[in-house]
Amino acid sequence: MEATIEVTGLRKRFGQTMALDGMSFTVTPGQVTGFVGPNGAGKSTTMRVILGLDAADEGSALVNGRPYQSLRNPLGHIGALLDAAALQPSRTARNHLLWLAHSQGLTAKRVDEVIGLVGLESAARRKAGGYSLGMRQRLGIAAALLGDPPVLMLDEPVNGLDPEGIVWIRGFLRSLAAEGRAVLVSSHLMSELQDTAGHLVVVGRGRVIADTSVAALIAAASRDRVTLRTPARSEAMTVLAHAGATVAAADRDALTVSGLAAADIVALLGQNAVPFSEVTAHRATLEEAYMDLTRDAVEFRAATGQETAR
Ligand SMILES: Nc1ncnc2c1ncn2[C@@H]1O[C@H](COP(=O)(O)OP(=O)(O)OP(=O)(O)O)[C@@H](O)[C@H]1O
Repeated sequence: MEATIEVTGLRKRFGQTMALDGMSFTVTPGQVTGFVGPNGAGKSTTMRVILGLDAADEGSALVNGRPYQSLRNPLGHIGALLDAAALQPSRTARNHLLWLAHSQGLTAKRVDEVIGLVGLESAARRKAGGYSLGMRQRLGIAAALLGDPPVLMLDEPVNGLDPEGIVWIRGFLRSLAAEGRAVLVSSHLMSELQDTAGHLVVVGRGRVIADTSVAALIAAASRDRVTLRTPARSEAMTVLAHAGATVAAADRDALTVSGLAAADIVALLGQNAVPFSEVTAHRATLEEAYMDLTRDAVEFRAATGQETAR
């Protein structure tokens, strides 16, 4: 069976809060899957349930077809980075990794390999307590890679990194996926996953809102809107509406047209001698597509600071 994470119908309540409300998705090998949603959407809780750190009220979470607790050699199945701050500050990075490795029957040679993979050679014998956030993230990723697992899961690994760290982590995650691993990466910002994830599981209020490729999400959000710039707005409106398009004024010399492809608009305007200076098919950004999807799912509204009704 191919290495994956399979989450089915997870429900989890914390007091009044329904943290997970039927969460279901599968992470497939060979690509980075972005796990994206607003704060409080249930991403960390899902990851904790996958690792057996929280128990779900209902549903199942499987790693390579089995519950995490029943894996005999868990580090060899899945590597996870949930909280880069969770380390012993007085221990050197290398000793931290040695301690983890020995607990799982892994060698010091493997420790030095993963230190090299994440580029921490020169700092490995320094105390982890003095590490920057970026270095802690690298150390957390090194720990996740110790058992050379086919599945990796990282909770907000980009959070707080400087631009150089962000570029490094994006490239590194892509290279891990290119080796055939299943990589699940969470973020509350779509922009952090742009250029990294090929597939997206978009979540809000404890459930999946969209499970789609990046390309399909952008295509759906772009729909068929075309911007037309013309000095003859009313003639253009008449011609295009007559051809069945929906036309709305955008600004003084611009119209937004839907229902006709850009090429058809150009042809119609030409046939009817309507002058124009620009016809642009609209391509939504990933951020716009994400905002569209999650508009109703944000836990707190910036404008009012009130929690939205659940
Ligand atoms: N231990 C807990 N006790 C009480 N409520 C919790 C607990 N853990 C999570 N929650 C609540 O469950 C909901 C989901 O939280 P979770 O941390 O999984 O979301 P998230 O998508 O990871 O958000 P963020 O991006 O802020 O980390 C939130 O409303 C959160 O306040």
